[in-house]
Amino acid sequence: MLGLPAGIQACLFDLDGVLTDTAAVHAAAWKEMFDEFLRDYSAQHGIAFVPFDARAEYDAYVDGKPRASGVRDFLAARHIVLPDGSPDDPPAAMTVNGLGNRKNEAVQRRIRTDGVHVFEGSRRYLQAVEQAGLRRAVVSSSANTREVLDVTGLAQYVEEVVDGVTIRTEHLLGKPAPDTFLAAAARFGVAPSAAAVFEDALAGVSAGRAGHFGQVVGVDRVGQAAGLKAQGADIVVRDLADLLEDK
Ligand SMILES: O=P(O)(O)OC[C@H]1O[C@@H](O)[C@H](O)[C@@H](O)[C@@H]1O
Repeated sequence: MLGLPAGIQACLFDLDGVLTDTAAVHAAAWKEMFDEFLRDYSAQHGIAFVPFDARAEYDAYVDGKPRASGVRDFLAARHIVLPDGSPDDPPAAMTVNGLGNRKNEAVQRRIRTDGVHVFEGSRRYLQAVEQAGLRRAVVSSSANTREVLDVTGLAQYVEEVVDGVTIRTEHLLGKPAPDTFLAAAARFGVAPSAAAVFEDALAGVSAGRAGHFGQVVGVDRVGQAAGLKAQGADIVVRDLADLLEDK
């Protein structure tokens, strides 16, 4: 009925791009921040300005990872090294954390002015999972997870949240490490083999595979089904409603 193997007791959902259409919001905010930074950096260093590719570079280096890892991994791909700085660096600081905070201002402005779109198939799937009596957690790298769950009304379906704030306070490794998903399963007292992971990001699917979860469902919103499969997704769907029998 839920399109999952027998024995699954808990569902661990990524947020951005799986439940809500916020992966696109994040990608746009990253582009706004990185393009501004790259324009300044290339002028200062006398090199050509090459804009951030909000599809290829976002998917490969940023999507699904904690904020600072996204900054660091993208800069490394462009052979740019900045000091880490500290989490409370101002948005104008030329540090990994400063750039991350600048991006966070952009993402929060977009969430608050444009609102957040919930994928209707995901809302229906969450309701079906609840009715079937399975446990439900959201596992996201985003420190904005609680705000998004609140403004969309999705919070009512979710029993546990492991997010960007949890990563900081509990010193967890972010995706592609499996630790955030493992922490969510542990909160339910459910073995990884009895939990399903739902992910749209390459780093997130890798995390699900590395944690040996019972089922890793890749959610392909942007035409990267082959990449999700290559990272180890057991199945790939275009929408969570595709898993429901009565679509
Ligand atoms: O900057 P935030 O809101 O803490 O989110 C961190 C990351 O969270 C992930 O869920 C998104 O896929 C990324 O795009 C985002 O960068």
